[in-house]
Amino acid sequence: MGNGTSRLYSALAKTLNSSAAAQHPEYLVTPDTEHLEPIDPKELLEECRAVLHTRPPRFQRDFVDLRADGPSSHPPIRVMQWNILAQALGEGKDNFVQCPLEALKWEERKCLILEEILAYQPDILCLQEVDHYFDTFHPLLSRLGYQGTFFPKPWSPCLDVEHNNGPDGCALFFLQNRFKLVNSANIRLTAMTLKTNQVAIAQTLECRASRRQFCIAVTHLKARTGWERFRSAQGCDLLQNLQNITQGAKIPLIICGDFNAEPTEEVYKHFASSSLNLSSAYKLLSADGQSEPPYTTWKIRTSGECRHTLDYIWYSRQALSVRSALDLLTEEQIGPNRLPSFNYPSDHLSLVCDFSFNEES
Ligand SMILES: NC(=O)C1=CN([C@@H]2O[C@H](COP(=O)(O)OP(=O)(O)OC[C@H]3O[C@@H](n4cnc5c(N)ncnc54)[C@H](OP(=O)(O)O)[C@@H]3O)[C@@H](O)[C@H]2O)C=CC1
Ligand SMILES: [Mg+2]
Repeated sequence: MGNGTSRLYSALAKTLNSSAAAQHPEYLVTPDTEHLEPIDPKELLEECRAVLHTRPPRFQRDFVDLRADGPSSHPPIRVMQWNILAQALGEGKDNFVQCPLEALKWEERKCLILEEILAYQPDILCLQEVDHYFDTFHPLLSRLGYQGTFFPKPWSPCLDVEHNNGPDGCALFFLQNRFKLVNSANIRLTAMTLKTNQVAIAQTLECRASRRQFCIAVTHLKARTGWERFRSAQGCDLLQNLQNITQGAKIPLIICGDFNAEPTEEVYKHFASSSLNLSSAYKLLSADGQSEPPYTTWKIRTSGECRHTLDYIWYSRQALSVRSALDLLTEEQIGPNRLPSFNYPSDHLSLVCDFSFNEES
């Protein structure tokens, strides 16, 4: 083992353990990570693979080329959307009856999550159900060059779980060498004027290469059946906020989220027909370009099999084009026990797209 590797072992080990974070509310303050030295992504990936050596290998997923035009003058913007599954919910609330608790052990599961992020190296990372921001993702991703923001749910269900690691929430990371932060808003969503337990983060970024600005948002809407109207109201509130932030759709927009809503739901229809002129990127993977994927989450609970399309990447269709999208896992890869599993860390699949700006008219 070379020097680089042992340095990284200490990088992974240096992340606080769960019980320490739960006893002290460190998650309420942003730690000072300025003094931490950068990590080489390749070395961290090797490190994660070493921790995971007893597990089955990662699934292979390919990018599908969706380009309609020629090469663009600037590198694409790679965006990853992912509900990573809160550790406290996975172990204490979700009831994934076909997933052994051993597969959910944080010290290994965090390496599976990091491996997925490092494999695709997104420029922007939009996460939901993050309950290890301050002890894991913020310190490690900062050292990989990302600037991060976390907005916890006001009454996170994680807090009901014994030995929890603090509240879960949305997190947004972007590569500092590619973008400059222009504006940032943490939004507590309302439904019919009432404050809710769901949140969003919206940031305006400027591309350092092209000097073009765009807005990126991440959200996680209310879960469960029976809450369709509530989700719809939360979606309307988010759209209203984004209208204001984008100055009435003047600034191009990308919205990533676990909407907890199938495409048949009202909230989906609000987004598809909004005056913000949004399209859903993953529809482009279908043969006719009009259908969402058959699933973005697939798990087995006590109530039975739950296979749903709930996660989306919306984008301003006039200003942006999807150059490629990462294909989903096949049913065969997911396997009979579904997700999460020993080789995939969440019940939701990551969605990854490469965007480029259209020529300005
Ligand atoms: N202390 C207080 O005063 C209050 C406490 N609370 C707590 O918050 C909780 C509700 O929070 P809220 O944010 O509205 O919750 P949601 O209904 O949005 O669900 C929270 C999480 O549960 C997961 N989930 C969805 N379906 C199921 C299922 N069938 N079984 C287990 N988990 C599921 C969701 O995952 P996914 O999105 O992946 O489907 C989601 O991350 C309450 O249960 C309570 O614990 C709430 C208000 C006040
Ligand atoms: Mg969940």
